[in-house]
Amino acid sequence: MALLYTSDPTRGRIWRAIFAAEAPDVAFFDPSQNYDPAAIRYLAAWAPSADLIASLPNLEILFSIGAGIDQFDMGVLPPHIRVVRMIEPGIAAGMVEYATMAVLALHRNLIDYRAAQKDARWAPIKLAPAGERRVGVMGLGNLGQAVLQGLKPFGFPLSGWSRSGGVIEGVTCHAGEAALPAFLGQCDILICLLPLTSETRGILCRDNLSQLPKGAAIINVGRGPHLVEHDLLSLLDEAHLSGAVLDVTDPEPLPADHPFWAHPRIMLTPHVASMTRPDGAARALIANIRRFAAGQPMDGEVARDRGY
Ligand SMILES: O=C(O)C(=O)CO
Repeated sequence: MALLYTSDPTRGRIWRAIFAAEAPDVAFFDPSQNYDPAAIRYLAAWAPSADLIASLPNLEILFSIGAGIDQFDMGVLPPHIRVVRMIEPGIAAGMVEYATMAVLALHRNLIDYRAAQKDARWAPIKLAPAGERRVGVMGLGNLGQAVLQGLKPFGFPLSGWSRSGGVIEGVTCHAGEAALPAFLGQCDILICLLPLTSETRGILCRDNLSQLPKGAAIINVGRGPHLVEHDLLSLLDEAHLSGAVLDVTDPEPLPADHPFWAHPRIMLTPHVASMTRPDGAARALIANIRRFAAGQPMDGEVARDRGY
């Protein structure tokens, strides 16, 4: 039983040490070593090439080293290979930190104060209580739920939306396309944490964003292609939206001449909201290998036809 790990070598050393200590029965290889391709049953990778996949005749599971799996080319992955996204506590902790920071920055008018500081302008804005700032999360998976839990102590009225909905204590949950307008109509701050699929690509478009209340702001921590850039720019320029915090763009890195860089109402970060932590990831992967061996469902297994 062998695993091939093809990501960052420095982090790979931590993975290797954890596998040696906690799963010595799983041989751990990286591409710098000689390995028998026929022995590899598990591949842990970010975006494996078609050639690599084709070289592993007995591959059973492709584990993403990140939360997303949209970077995989499903077309080159034989249908019997199972796909698992990474669910580990470090990714969720990072996302909670970032989303909380972004919500608070928008709630406390940081975009305006940044501009005022540039002009040496002392311009206080009346404080809105958190109880009057409605925050909604699109995507109620592991990360969406963690972000909602993290926001609870501030007292924002919270809501969530996803294809299939959910029940989260203290959160008004909406399910499916028909419920989207009602959900959007009551989000002063909208956070996108959806997986990127053919159904969610472009979901942050004029039709949907214009249903947010006037003056609302958005946070995109999903994927760049969720957002229709031109629609965001025009809704900001028309003052229907008051701001955007974007951690993801399309493409990445964002070209230096892209209008997002200089837009006064956009705050940009370079896809750093959260990052897989190697110790948590190695342990999450070992736990999934054990579940798989015991015939149990794996945590984060993707329904390949659904794309998440
Ligand atoms: O984990 C992911 O999918 C990422 O976006 C990495 O930052």
